[in-house]
Amino acid sequence: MTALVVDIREKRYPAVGRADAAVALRDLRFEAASGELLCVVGPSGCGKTTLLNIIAGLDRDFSGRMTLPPMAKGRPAIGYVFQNARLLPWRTVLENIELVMPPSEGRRRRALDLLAATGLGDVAQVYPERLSVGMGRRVALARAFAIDPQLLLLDEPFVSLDEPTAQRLRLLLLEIWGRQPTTVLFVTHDLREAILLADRIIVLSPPPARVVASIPIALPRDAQRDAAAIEAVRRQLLDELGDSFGTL
Ligand SMILES: Nc1ncnc2c1ncn2[C@@H]1O[C@H](COP(=O)(O)OP(=O)(O)OP(=O)(O)O)[C@@H](O)[C@H]1O
Repeated sequence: MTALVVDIREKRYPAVGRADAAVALRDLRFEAASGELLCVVGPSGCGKTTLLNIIAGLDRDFSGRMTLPPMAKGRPAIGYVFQNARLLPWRTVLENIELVMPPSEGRRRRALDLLAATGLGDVAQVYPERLSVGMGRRVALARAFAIDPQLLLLDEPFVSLDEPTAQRLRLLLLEIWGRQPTTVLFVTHDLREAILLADRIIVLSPPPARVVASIPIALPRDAQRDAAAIEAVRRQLLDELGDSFGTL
């Protein structure tokens, strides 16, 4: 079943001050199937965040069409994990999670279960200022799954973390998603990260961004997605995509 249809004819940023008007996206079209983990990769500045903001409805100033999952009762259409965890500093970790959940008898239990699943059971009563950056991002992941969205958008959620922490969080994402499947759009400029996570990768061109490739990842999602297998797929993809994507 199709969960998302993106059909953007054009997204243009107007001229501001000395900056000229710029077309960020043009003729950018793709679909995501229900339950699919789709990674969106592209060079820095190509328009990935612009795309997510349009899908999230934060930016409506574009021409084209967007079809989102219909609202299911008690289940929001979209969750969004930003690069910055964006936790409320005056609320504890547990309160930050509970805040996004509709009131119910089981709310606290479910929030605590999610914190336990993300290895944060011990800091439930702690305020965000006491968390490391990696812990903050784990809370943001737990919070995103707490609302059980039909479509989860993640904008480079593990960027600028040290590699072991980023890898732990990628595996954590896969683990929670395995337990609580939802359609995921994961934006990254790291092709290795995309190959580890994705059912399918879509590759964006330099601006104005459009989809230049849609590549299913056939590796089984278990120990076989190890560094050597990922590197082999990455080299093959870069050969197919050509020199302009050498930095991915
Ligand atoms: N508010 C804005 N006003 C004008 N231009 C903008 C604005 N936001 C983004 N842009 C431009 O649109 C293009 C796409 O930006 P965007 O942030 O979506 O790219 P990105 O792929 O997410 O970048 P990065 O990989 O660096 O995070 C860039 O050229 C950027 O300069």
